[in-house]
Amino acid sequence: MTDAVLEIRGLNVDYGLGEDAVHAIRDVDLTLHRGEVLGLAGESGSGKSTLAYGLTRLLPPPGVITGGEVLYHPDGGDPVDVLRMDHAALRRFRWAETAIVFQGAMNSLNPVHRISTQLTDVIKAHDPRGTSAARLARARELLHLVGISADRLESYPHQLSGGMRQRVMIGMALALEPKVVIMDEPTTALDVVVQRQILRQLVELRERLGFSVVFITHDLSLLVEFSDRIAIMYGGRIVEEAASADLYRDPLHPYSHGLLNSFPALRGPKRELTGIPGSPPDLRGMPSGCAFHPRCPHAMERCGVEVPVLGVPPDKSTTAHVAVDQRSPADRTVACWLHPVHDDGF
Ligand SMILES: Nc1ncnc2c1ncn2[C@@H]1O[C@H](COP(=O)(O)OP(=O)(O)OP(=O)(O)O)[C@@H](O)[C@H]1O
Repeated sequence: MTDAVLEIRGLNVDYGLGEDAVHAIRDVDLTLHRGEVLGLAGESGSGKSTLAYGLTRLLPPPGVITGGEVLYHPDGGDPVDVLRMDHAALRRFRWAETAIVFQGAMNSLNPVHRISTQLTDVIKAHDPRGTSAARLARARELLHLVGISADRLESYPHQLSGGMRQRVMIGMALALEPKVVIMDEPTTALDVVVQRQILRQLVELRERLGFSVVFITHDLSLLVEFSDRIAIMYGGRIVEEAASADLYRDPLHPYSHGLLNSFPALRGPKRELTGIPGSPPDLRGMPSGCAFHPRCPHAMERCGVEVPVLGVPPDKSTTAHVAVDQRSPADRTVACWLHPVHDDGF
């Protein structure tokens, strides 16, 4: 697709080496389109954070990328594979092109420095030529962007609420006008009302500033509300991907269905909360076939034998082309034997 900003192709990530390795990410294909909010959901341990760390090459050891590519499409430039960038290019990519807000980020502000210092340090690290007055003006502007009044610039982190600290982190992430913002459970530690305020503001900023967002959470109801598209992960694989409204209205994978029924929705028709029986798979002893089959109410014999291919079911395609790099954001994909797909060779 020409409007892709990030294309993950065949990504595989292991923890550990050799026989002891566990496969945390398996053959993940995922496209982030320009200007969209892509939500990534799945229970704890499904591989969401590993995917985020992997695609930015920030995997802590013993994490190893064992295959695949992550193509970044700069504005007007040729795509570059993040996994093959040299150190200098990677450093620039990480802040200037992509910014990341990780779990518990609000606790990573330095307690002994004022907010102004922490914001201007980020700006200075990437543009040492600017004046300190210009940097301070930019810091003020960033706080304003995330809804904090400029008189908080001289505060220390402990003088701000959790929600404000998280907003500061988001402001810091936006400091260099990145094209892609990755957020891993950025608001989980906050109460529901503050979470929603922050996310609403982020979506509004995305429209104004034109960046794309990968938003990771286990709370699917949040994603339904704030994302354009949603990818569902299970046991290190993407098992379904669809526009939020389609996924909410008509989840195809029984796991997506179970996840949707595990969280109360704020809007729309009420669903009965049933949850999903059983627990997520242990990566050291993954079930054969579809990893979800032991918990699946619709499991058939085939499900315990063959891994279903992720693809566009024939009745859900908007185009004749369903190959991975020709899909439209409106296409939906699923990996489930209830919805067999034509193997398109990708
Ligand atoms: N350092 C590590 N060594 C071995 N296995 C790991 C390591 N870090 C993560 N894993 C395993 O990789 C799998 C994916 O973990 P990951 O943190 O990416 O999942 P997640 O979906 O982000 O979960 P959460 O929502 O709890 O953060 C898990 O099964 C986890 O046990």
